[in-house]
Amino acid sequence: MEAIQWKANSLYLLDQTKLPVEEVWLEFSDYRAVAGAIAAMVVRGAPAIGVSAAYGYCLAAMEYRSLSPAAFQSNMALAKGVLAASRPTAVNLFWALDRMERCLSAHGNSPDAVPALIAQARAIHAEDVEMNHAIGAHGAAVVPEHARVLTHCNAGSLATGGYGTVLGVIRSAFAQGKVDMVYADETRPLLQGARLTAYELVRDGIPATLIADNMAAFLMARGKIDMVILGCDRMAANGDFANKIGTYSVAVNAHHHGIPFYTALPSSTIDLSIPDGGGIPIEERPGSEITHVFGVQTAPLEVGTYNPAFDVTPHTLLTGIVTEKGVVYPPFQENLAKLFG
Ligand SMILES: CSC[C@H]1O[C@H](OP(=O)(O)O)[C@H](O)[C@@H]1O
Repeated sequence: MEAIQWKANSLYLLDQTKLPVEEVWLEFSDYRAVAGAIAAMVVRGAPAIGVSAAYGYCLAAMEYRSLSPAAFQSNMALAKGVLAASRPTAVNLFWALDRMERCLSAHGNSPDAVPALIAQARAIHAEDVEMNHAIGAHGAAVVPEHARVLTHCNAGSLATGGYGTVLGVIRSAFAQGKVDMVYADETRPLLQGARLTAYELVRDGIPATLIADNMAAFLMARGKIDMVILGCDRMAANGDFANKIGTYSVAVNAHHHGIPFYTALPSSTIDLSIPDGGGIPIEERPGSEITHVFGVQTAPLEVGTYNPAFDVTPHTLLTGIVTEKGVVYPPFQENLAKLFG
């Protein structure tokens, strides 16, 4: 399964707001529309956002290639800003755009750099898939036999360039016969778990049970969960990390019940420039996502709302960090610096 395709110099995105009911592919030839698609979560998930923005940067270069070198360069800087403003938390967005900008600079900031930029974006896409398979292999090693795994939100093929981080681990462990059940939190308010993770697991024939977010602790209390593994949108230098809202609650409950708690992420999600989780920008989204469920009103419009898209989990609640270079254990700051510094 894939959510992103580059074909005939256009970007195609699977519209994830329509899943699981409809599989609708949208074509993009304007980088502004790509930024809008990221903001509207047509495409979402930290690595997928980075890959999409890289292709959006190519669309900008194609739009501006007939300008003078000076005008081309200034408009490309503006385009990078438009793409970077789409969502604030996933560091992959900025990591990918910086790589694209360095590629352009390495080619003299010239309008002739379009083919090189497309090659760079394709490389970012392919590298992400390779990293996910490596994450899957390293992560499968920490999955116990007959594992009953809890996950939150979606960190699968739909959140990445393909194969997935968390679902990459689950796919690899399932292929080794080690997964008996995956419990997927529906993940309010936008239901990425119900709509996307359940969709991916069912398509792959991996046993899945969908639960409401408020049921996870009771499953843990009844001894039904052997490990938790979930995604990451930005990890600070000390291992504190931002992930979908609700992650912190899952972490606290897992800690209380002595259940191993992992996050899985590629190195493009690690931000060593931020010392701890306090420095991670947390996106706040419209209150209508709380007062409505996909257009159906479920609360009075006059009520106040609070809708952070992510929360921050302290590294002290982590058992390990599954990366493409291996599983990182405490002391996280020291070991992350050794592997990624
Ligand atoms: C592999 S990153 C997946 C990560 O991104 C999700 O957030 P969103 O759906 O808002 O982009 C969620 O935090 C997942 O864990």
